[in-house]
Amino acid sequence: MSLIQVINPNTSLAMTETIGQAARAVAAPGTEILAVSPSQGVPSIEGHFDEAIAAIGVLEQIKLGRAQGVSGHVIACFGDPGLLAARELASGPVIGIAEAAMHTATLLATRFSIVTTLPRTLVIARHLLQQYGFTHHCAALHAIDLPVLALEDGSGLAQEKVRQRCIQAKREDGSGAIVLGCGGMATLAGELTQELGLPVIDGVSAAVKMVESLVALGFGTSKHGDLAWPLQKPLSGAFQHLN
Ligand SMILES: O=C(O)C[C@H]1NC(=O)NC1=O
Repeated sequence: MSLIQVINPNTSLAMTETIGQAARAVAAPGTEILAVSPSQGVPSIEGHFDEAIAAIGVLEQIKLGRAQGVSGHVIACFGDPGLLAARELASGPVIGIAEAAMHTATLLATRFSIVTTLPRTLVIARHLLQQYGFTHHCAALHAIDLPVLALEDGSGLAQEKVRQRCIQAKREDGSGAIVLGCGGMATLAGELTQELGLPVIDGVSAAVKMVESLVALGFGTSKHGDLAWPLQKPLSGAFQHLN
């Protein structure tokens, strides 16, 4: 049995449940999913400030996951907050849902579109496209212009806006695939793939399968070079628990 920790970096437990549901839906029979979120932090991640706060919570959870013997980790926020810092702290693989979804899209189509929440977070997705080398694979980025937690308000409005934007992206972008740009959209991908007749990719499920594959291949995060364990130094104050 292997244990994969799926971290919702925001503190909204309803979204952690949504993310855990998507992860469990694709987990292999021998995989147990541990869906977690930080004990403190930000209820939704909608900009650079939120990402900085969330990254500390990610590191806290990585450390806890290691102590629980998890075989790998998923960072289930489309900004992949704290990804490289988390890799320094982890021995198993650490996969962000944005990188997982983007990699998956490039294996299925020559160009993909992204549908996310607020317009102000589009720049974060653009930075990740550049960082991961996918700028030329992404045909367009769309925002439904609703806050992240609208996905958890039970009205269905955000889900319908995601659906409409995906239909528009298929019609206008010339993309062969669509990436859902929020952990809270994770459970929408299957139905949208069926309805639209093209791959609509959720990064949570993609990341879970990538972690499973890397673990099955016997790989963990490289500890040679810049992702080696953090240099030992006395962390103080609010960061003592990360020592
Ligand atoms: O950037 C976004 O819009 C989505 C991102 N924010 C969040 O709280 N979880 C996420 O996946």
